[in-house]
Amino acid sequence: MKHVAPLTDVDTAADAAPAAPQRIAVRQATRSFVAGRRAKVDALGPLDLSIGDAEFLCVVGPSGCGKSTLLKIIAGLLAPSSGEVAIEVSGDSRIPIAMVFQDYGIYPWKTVRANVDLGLRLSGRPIAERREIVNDWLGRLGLTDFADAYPGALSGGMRQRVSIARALAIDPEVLLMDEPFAALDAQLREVLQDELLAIWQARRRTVVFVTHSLEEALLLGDRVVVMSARPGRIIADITVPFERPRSGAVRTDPLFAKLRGDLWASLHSEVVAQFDTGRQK
Ligand SMILES: Nc1ncnc2c1ncn2[C@@H]1O[C@H](COP(=O)(O)OP(=O)(O)OP(=O)(O)O)[C@@H](O)[C@H]1O
Repeated sequence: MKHVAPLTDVDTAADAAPAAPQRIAVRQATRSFVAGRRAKVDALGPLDLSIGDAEFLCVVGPSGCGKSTLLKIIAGLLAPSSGEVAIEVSGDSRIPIAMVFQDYGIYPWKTVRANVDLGLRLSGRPIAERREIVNDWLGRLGLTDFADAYPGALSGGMRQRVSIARALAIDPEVLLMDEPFAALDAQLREVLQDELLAIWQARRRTVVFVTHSLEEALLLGDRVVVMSARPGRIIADITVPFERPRSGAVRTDPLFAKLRGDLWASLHSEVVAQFDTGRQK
């Protein structure tokens, strides 16, 4: 695995901080699928990855390299074909892990309010407390006026906000986010990136965030890992040197552009390789 070190002319908070205790350990994980009459597809690995407690890890990689597969394996929604995943959770909450899916994963027959309340209800909180938390998240994500609407009446971006609100409302110890902002327009995406930064800085949960946007990864992450073409492995791992609390202003820092260039240098050949593999099929 290539390690891309942060630039030496930057005094990084990450350099000074003691290593965080490990929260998630993925060891030699692989995953294969049999898709219809096609031969076996090796989607992932072998992949090793350690994620520290309260770390915000961003994962980038070419389309189809196994990012969602990795996230689902961490979430326990998919079993690895080989290898293992260990997650430390406190045992204090009934739902320690929440996931925001690419395709929203919300229930069309439930109102916005009921969707956001779902995890809270399952976690057994009293109704008055749930109502307060739901109202808070509806407000933060600009959904208050749509609380009683059904998802069918919402735009894609609004549905995704419902999905994000539902995951954040339960205040999980580990938050897994699969391209949560991909369907949003550029302006709303920036607003929600800034909101997520503020939320994370206030609560410091462990986050694994998959994105195609290198800018988004550098803005949000403590670390960015780059995955290879399928079967996805980690080929680069960079520590993001921007201090916390961080704001959207880092987007204009010259170092931001430099790091984006470094990430793209790692990723470019993998995107081409993944594209060529797809073309040969
Ligand atoms: N349930 C499944 N059955 C068969 N093949 C699958 C299944 N899930 C994923 N795959 C295959 O595994 C590979 C990795 O898929 P995955 O969705 O994890 O990639 P990804 O990196 O998240 O892609 P994208 O960035 O386009 O969302 C792909 O070739 C995909 O077709």
